[in-house]
Parts: sequence; C-alpha cells; structure tokens
Amino acid sequence: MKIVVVGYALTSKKIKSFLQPKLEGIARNKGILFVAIDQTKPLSDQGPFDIVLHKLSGKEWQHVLEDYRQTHPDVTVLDPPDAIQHVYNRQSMLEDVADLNLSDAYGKVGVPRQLVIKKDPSSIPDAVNSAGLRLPLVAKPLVAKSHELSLAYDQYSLKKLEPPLVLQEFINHGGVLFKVYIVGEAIKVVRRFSLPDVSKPELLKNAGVFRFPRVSCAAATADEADLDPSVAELPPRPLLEKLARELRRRLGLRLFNLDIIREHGSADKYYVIDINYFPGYGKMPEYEHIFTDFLLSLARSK
Ligand SMILES: Nc1ncnc2c1ncn2[C@@H]1O[C@H](COP(=O)(O)OP(=O)(O)OP(=O)(O)O)[C@@H](O)[C@H]1O
Ligand SMILES: O=P(O)(O)O[C@H]1[C@H](O)[C@H](O)[C@H](OP(=O)(O)O)[C@@H](OP(=O)(O)O)[C@@H]1O
Repeated sequence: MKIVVVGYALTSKKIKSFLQPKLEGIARNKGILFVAIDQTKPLSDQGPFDIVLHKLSGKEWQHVLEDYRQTHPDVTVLDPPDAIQHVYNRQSMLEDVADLNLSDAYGKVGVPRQLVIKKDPSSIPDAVNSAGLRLPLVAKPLVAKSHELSLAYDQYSLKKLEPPLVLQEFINHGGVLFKVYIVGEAIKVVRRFSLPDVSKPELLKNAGVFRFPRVSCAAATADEADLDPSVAELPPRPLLEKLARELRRRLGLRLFNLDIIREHGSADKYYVIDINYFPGYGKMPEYEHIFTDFLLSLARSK
C-alpha cells in the first residue's frame, strides 16, 4: 500500500485539538503519515508530500504556500490561500451564500442583511437608517479572526463601535445554532446554544451596545438538551448537501464549517451567519474516520 504523506503546518493549539492520538492511529492503519512541516526551513526542501494541510496566519506563510503550489502542482494544498482569505473577511465570506440564493422544496438559505462600516463611527446611525437595517444589530469586526462581537439595541449608541466592522441584522432563531462541519463531501451537524431571541418589548426597553462572549462554543452543546422540536430540528439533509456542494465549488474550499440559524417561527427559512476555514474538527462526531477517508480519496484522485 502506497503511504500517503500529509505535511502539516498548524499552530500548537490546533495540533493539540486536531492531531489527537486516535486520529494518528487510525491514519497509520489506513496508510496515512502526518509529518510536521518545519516552518524555519524552505518548504521545498521538505517532504515529499502528497498533501499539505495548513492553518497559519500571516502574509509570509501565504507567499510560501503560493510559491510551493507553483513548483509542486502535484501536491494538494488544503486549502488554497486565496480561498481562505476570502472567508477571513466577514463581508466577502457570505457573498457566495447570498449569490447562491438557494431556495427549493426543503427551504430557503440566505444571509442576514448587513452593512459594512469601514471608518467614521459617527456616520453609523445615518448609514443604518439609509440601509433600512432593523434593530437589534450584531456588530462584528470585519476581519473574522477577531471574536469581539456586540449586540446593539439602538442606533445612536452605534457611534461607540470601532470600525472596520460589519453590522448584521439579528435574526431571532430560538437560541439554537447549527454548526455544519464539512470535510470534502462529508457533512456532520451539531446543535449549539446561541444568543436568545430579542422580543419587541425587550428591544424597546433596552438601549446601548453590549459585548457578548463566544456563546456557541463546544461547551454550549445543545445536542442532548430537551429543546422545542421546532427549534432543534436539524435543517433538511438534502438542503445542507446542496448548500455544501455549491459552496465547496464557489469558495474553492474543502475544509470549512457553516454556522446556520433558522428564523424562529419559520419552518424553512435559514441563514448562514458565519463560515470558518479548518474549524475545530476535533469536536466533529466521527471526525477521525471522516477525515482520513477524505485524505485517502484526495490521494487516490491524483
Ligand atoms: N445575525 C445574527 N443573528 C442572530 N444571532 C447571531 C447573528 N450573528 C451572530 N449571532 C450570534 O453570535 C454568535 C457568534 O457569531 P459568529 O459566529 O458570527 O462570530 P464568531 O466570532 O465567528 O463566533 P464563533 O467563532 O464562536 O463561531 C453566534 O453563535 C450567534 O449566537
Ligand atoms: O467550540 P467551537 O468548535 O465552536 O470553537 C472552534 C472555533 O469555532 C474555531 O473553529 C477554532 O478554530 P481556530 O479558529 O483555528 O482556532 C476551534 O479551535 P480548535 O483549536 O479546537 O480547532 C474551536 O474549537
């Protein structure tokens, strides 16, 4: 059996959460060898690799990978740097979902209405008014690496925000979010607790902008919770498969997840609110076999 050599360039945090002993053991049994890339040495002097798996920040690494792809077209880079940059920006990340305008018998998938504010916080109230955005609004840094999010209840307090940012209409979704992990053609969905709905009386009673923590992290799993079925019911599988297939193609990514919410009170109106490249796969059910089978399929398709 030909050994599939996977070079990886990951942060120590990601190595700890992703390259778990169970994954390496299952990989070895399937003929896959994970080899750490030495970031202090030229990438071309290392390997040879069948696949390069990476998630590092910085322009330097991006250039190293782009040069490597030119000189090693036979090596699969997961995923291409330019495709990754596209989803690191909270404006461009959702453009493909909006353009897709997916609507079929299983439901409709869109994105919340949003507005990009590049600078001048004093201009925000008028800009929100002109765009006709409905309060409350979620304020998110334009660059997706930052997770400092806020919820704004009135437009005048928006002046306190610090551009560049995206202002996104808050969609009531019953306090449950669907994290859709994608590995090539494989899809796994988990439920996470999310921000609670904001009622009209609450909106009228509250004023200001409030920072909130990472409410939907793995510790906020809702998979075992006793939830209202209409809120907790997973999005239809055929809808997710069509959405994932289209986004794989349009985004040029094989390793990403989608954060999806369903409008509370609607049976079939979904919104993609976030896309992460190479997310926390260590928390994806059955990720070891899913991931290693994907790597084998890549190696065989060359
Ligand atoms: N438009 C929205 N409507 C309703 N809730 C939202 C919206 N956008 C974000 N949220 C809430 O804020 C949380 C974080 O949003 P988002 O995923 O965009 O930011 P993030 O910093 O990437 O978070 P994470 O890294 O945890 O995914 C979501 O899990 C959800 O609870
Ligand atoms: O708890 P979750 O799975 O929601 O948190 C993820 C987070 O959304 C990001 O995907 C992190 O990946 P990075 O952005 O690369 O840090 C994951 O970190 P990881 O070290 O577990 O891969 C979080 O788990």
